[in-house]
Amino acid sequence: MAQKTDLLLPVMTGQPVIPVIKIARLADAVPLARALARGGLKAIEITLRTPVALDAIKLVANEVEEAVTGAGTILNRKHFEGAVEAGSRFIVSPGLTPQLVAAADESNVPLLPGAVTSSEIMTALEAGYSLLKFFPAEQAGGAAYLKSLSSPLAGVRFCPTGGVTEKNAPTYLGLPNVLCVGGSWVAPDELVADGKWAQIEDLARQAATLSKPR
Ligand SMILES: O=C(O)C(=O)C[C@H](O)[C@H](O)COP(=O)(O)O
Repeated sequence: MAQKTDLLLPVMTGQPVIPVIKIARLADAVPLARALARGGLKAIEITLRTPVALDAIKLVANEVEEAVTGAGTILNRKHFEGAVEAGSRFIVSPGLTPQLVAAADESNVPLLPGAVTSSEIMTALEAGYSLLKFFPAEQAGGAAYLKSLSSPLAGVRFCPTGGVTEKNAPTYLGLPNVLCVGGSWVAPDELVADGKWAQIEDLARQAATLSKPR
């Protein structure tokens, strides 16, 4: 079995930034997803880092037609299956384990797993995974590190996430081995807590205009 790249590639190439969001209050999920989609960021990653995350995925998947709802912070089979059951259309993990590979093999929902070192990336390639999250991007070595992987590990394409901001995103997007970036800057906790949906829509719109030089 291999990565379902035909389902994952459109998510990674459809927009330059995938918002990584954390829902503390269930009632925020739908207006937040709508604001991001209005700004042009339809694919979103809802992290499983809060008690309401699975309910938030379910709500957004059911109620926000224009959104492509993904799940993040998927660490094991139980998370994977719960996120799929809730309606996730893609699954993101900070790493890759045999248990996750097995869960993904049994599912029609694509997995974007994380890798940092050459050995982790080669292990992912052996499992059939060439679209990877690079996490935590800034802390692990940033764009310079990622660029240096592009020759020996040609053929792998990344979504750097972790410490990526509106400022450094263009540098990542300029690399030959980067398709998109992930980041929480488009949905800051304070703006979500205050229900500032128009401001979030503006942040999304700015992020959506960042482009990969082609
Ligand atoms: O929970 C996960 O699986 C994650 O993906 C962690 C995220 O990468 C960061 O929360 C986003 O990083 P920042 O943009 O630096 O806030």
